[in-house]
Amino acid sequence: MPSEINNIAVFTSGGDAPGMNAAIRAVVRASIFYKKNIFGIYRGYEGMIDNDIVELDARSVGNIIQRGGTILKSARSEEFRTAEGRKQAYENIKSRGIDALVAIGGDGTFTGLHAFYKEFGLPVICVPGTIDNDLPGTDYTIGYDTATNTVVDAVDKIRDTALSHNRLFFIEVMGRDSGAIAINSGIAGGAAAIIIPEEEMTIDELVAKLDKGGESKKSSSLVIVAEGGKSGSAMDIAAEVTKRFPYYDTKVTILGHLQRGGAPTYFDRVLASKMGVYAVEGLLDGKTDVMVGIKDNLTVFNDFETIMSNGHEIDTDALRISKILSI
Ligand SMILES: Nc1ncnc2c1ncn2[C@@H]1O[C@H](COP(=O)(O)OP(=O)(O)OP(=O)(O)O)[C@@H](O)[C@H]1O
Ligand SMILES: O=P(O)(O)OC[C@H]1O[C@](O)(CO)[C@@H](O)[C@@H]1O
Ligand SMILES: [Mg+2]
Repeated sequence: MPSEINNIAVFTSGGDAPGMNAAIRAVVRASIFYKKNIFGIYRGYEGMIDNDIVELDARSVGNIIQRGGTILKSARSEEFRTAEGRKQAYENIKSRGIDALVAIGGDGTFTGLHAFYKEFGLPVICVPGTIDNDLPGTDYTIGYDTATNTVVDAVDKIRDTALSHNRLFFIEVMGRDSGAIAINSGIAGGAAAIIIPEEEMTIDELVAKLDKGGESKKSSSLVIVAEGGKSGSAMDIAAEVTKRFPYYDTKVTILGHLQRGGAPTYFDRVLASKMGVYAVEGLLDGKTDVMVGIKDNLTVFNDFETIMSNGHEIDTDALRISKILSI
């Protein structure tokens, strides 16, 4: 029988994602609903190591459900990767009487929390908050829907100018190791080709595809390139295409961090609200070292080892559809 949990702490870590605030709100309010004390740790593992921790109440999270970013701030912490850093973090957590942690972040955050759990045995639970949608065990991660909608909006605008000038645009989107944003914004934005980290496309293959479009009177084309692809960045690919196929008038747009900002969509707000409540309920139900997920509309708790050993999957059917439709 796990010992009773009375003091829960929540933090956000890794790249911020729209909807993290809605998740914080849900964790805080669910904790209070179940009559637990709730703390916020600032700047993820950095704040855990620096003892940057405050007690929260229901009003601390008022008026944030609609806001992008994270009120708790986020960080990537090199120190937490070391055993000494994690020990310091544990000392601070213990001195505050905190007896359970809710992490909102991505795969790296969960890897760190798993190490922390194995070392100190404190109950921990993970809420998937990352625009990358690269976590098995859930159909969607918090922030992915908003980020993809932001990309589609940008792609639509670029299409207007591409069409006016008969140009070939390379649009680079985020997703260090994940093609999820690229694939679905590519379908929604009507891209001529999509280049993702998980599948190689040579310059020759790309140009053969674009030439085919040209033969059938396509006057402009948009290519979505996920950062971290095997053929290089959008800049590298555009430079290579221009060098070898000068008849293309190429331009590059790197969407960058604008994809991480902005108000979360209704979808991300609801997803975050559900996951935040499920995380607290899971903890109070004795679950630990697991990630909450929603798969086929069902709440699931997957243990961390299973999540990480599966690696992330790409939506091969979406990729197939994009190829059929981009002729
Ligand atoms: N192997 C590890 N051991 C200990 N801590 C880790 C480990 N991997 C990651 N972390 C911690 O988790 C933090 C966040 O990880 P990372 O930067 O990979 O982002 P993430 O959680 O995957 O989110 P996103 O991919 O959306 O940016 C790291 O800065 C580090 O402090
Ligand atoms: O904001 P940073 O630290 O440069 O990280 C950028 C990375 O974070 C993410 O936005 C989320 O993991 C990736 O898609 C991107 O590669
Ligand atoms: Mg990650």
